[in-house]
Amino acid sequence: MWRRVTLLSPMISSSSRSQAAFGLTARKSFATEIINSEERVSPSKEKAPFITFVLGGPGSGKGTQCERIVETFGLTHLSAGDLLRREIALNTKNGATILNLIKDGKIVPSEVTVKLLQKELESSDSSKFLIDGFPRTEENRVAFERIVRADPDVVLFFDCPEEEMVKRVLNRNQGRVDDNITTMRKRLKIFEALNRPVIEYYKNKGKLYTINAVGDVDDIFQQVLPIFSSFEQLKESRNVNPKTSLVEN
Ligand SMILES: Nc1ncnc2c1ncn2[C@@H]1O[C@H](COP(=O)(O)OP(=O)(O)OP(=O)(O)O)[C@@H](O)[C@H]1O
Ligand SMILES: Nc1ccn([C@@H]2O[C@H](COP(=O)(O)O)[C@@H](O)[C@H]2O)c(=O)n1
Repeated sequence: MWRRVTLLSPMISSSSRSQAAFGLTARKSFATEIINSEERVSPSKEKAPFITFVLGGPGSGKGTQCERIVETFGLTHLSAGDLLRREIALNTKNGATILNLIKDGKIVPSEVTVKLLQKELESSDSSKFLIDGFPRTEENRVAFERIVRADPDVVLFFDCPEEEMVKRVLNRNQGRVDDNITTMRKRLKIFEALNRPVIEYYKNKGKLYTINAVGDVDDIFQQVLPIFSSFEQLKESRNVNPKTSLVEN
């Protein structure tokens, strides 16, 4: 998995901040980066990872669209909610606290969620990630920047009216402890109060892509397709039918 590589360039790359977070040697200054010095670098982590954050209210269809994005562009899907539910299922030391917070529609302390994401990012061979349901708050966002030391390339926001989100969540039928009207109302309030500022932050950074999340799943995905198609890093893994030149799925 790991191999030794020779660094040929003395330049500090723009991706060095992210690389440091991904287990690579931190580069302290220009002077310390010497031509022909050797570092341990994972072949899949020579470049900064391509990161997409997927935002939207509860039931807006984030997970559903993430499945389509994964099928088409081969990104690795990390759902913050799923990672937290896995802690509950595994009965880890944080499991009981996480369960109580999720039942109440509250946000789990950022340090816990970010560390779970960091573990997945570091142990993955992938260099392209879809981080679903994160960051939920400004505190989440800042903690990710501090701990993982990476920024998203793309932020998707699935924009859906509340009544549609309520209808979808109440029909979801997956046995989730938070898919009930009482918790749903709390989740919607928290979304408006805490997630909106994050959406606004990425809008101001020019990274936000807002998707109208009402309608047919396929039609919604048609809005997503051109966003990812424009990124060079994703082109080689795109599932394109060679006969028709159309994206499959
Ligand atoms: N465009 C759509 N039209 C109707 N139903 C949809 C649509 N997209 C997803 N759904 C359904 O709505 C429910 C919620 O979708 P999904 O789980 O993808 O949302 P989510 O944003 O990931 O939710 P959460 O944040 O609560 O995990 C699911 O039952 C899903 O099948
Ligand atoms: N960044 C996050 C993400 C989720 N949570 C908690 O999990 C619940 C379910 O999340 P989904 O993304 O699967 O809807 C959510 O309501 C929060 O309680 C979190 O704390 N932080």
